[in-house]
Amino acid sequence: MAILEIKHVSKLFGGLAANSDVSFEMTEGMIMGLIGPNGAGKTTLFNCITGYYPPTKGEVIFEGRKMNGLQPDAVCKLGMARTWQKVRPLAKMTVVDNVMVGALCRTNSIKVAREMAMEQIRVVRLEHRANFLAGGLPIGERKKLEVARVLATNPKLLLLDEVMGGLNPAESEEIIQLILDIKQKGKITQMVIEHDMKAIMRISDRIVVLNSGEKLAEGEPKDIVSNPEVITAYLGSE
Ligand SMILES: Nc1ncnc2c1ncn2[C@@H]1O[C@H](COP(=O)(O)OP(=O)(O)OP(=O)(O)O)[C@@H](O)[C@H]1O
Repeated sequence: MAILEIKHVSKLFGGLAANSDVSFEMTEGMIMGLIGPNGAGKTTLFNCITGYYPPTKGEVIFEGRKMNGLQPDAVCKLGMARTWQKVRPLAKMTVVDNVMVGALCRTNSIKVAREMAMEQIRVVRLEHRANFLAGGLPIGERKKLEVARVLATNPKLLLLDEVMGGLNPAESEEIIQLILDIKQKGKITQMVIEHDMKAIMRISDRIVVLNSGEKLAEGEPKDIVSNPEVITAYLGSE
């Protein structure tokens, strides 16, 4: 069974179609890459999937259940969690307290939330920063904190919005390994927006390409890189 079905999703902002009749499915455990030029509609689609915007048309179906109209907190409780392109941790709180905010979606116990948070802080390898103020972290560690925070919500589907943006090659490699480790554990399905083509080719089982709000192509990475329409719309414009 598909864990996520996107059925003819459109999102209009006035006269602008940020998403236009987008459809695809994701199976459990896979990594779906979502690519496209700037302004193609990738983040808007994340927003429609996770309840930040209601789609103007179409349906988002998660584990067989229609999600349209549910608020982000309800969507999160059902098992979807997303990161934000612009990372904004709670700057005056420590790293562990930031991650606990995610864990508190699953438990009312501060003690349990702290344990859950520390577990995810270890997964992203930020133990040495656990008691630092989040506002003082460099960008690479902020991105890891963002991932720990969403992992602490215990998601079934993780949506990562440019988690490698602004990172140096070594930091990007750490995030790639983290995404692949999450996949290997087999419990979490992932959708990843990323501009780094080499990274997206390495991690994705399948890729959806958006262009001007529409789905331009979908397929395995090797087919996407050799698709002439994709090369013209996206790779050619690099
Ligand atoms: N809240 C909004 N109100 C009006 N227009 C919006 C809104 N959010 C996004 N848009 C527009 O919708 C289009 C798609 O934007 P979106 O951020 O989804 O693209 P993207 O593919 O994520 O781009 P990028 O790679 O630059 O992050 C753009 O033209 C953008 O200006």
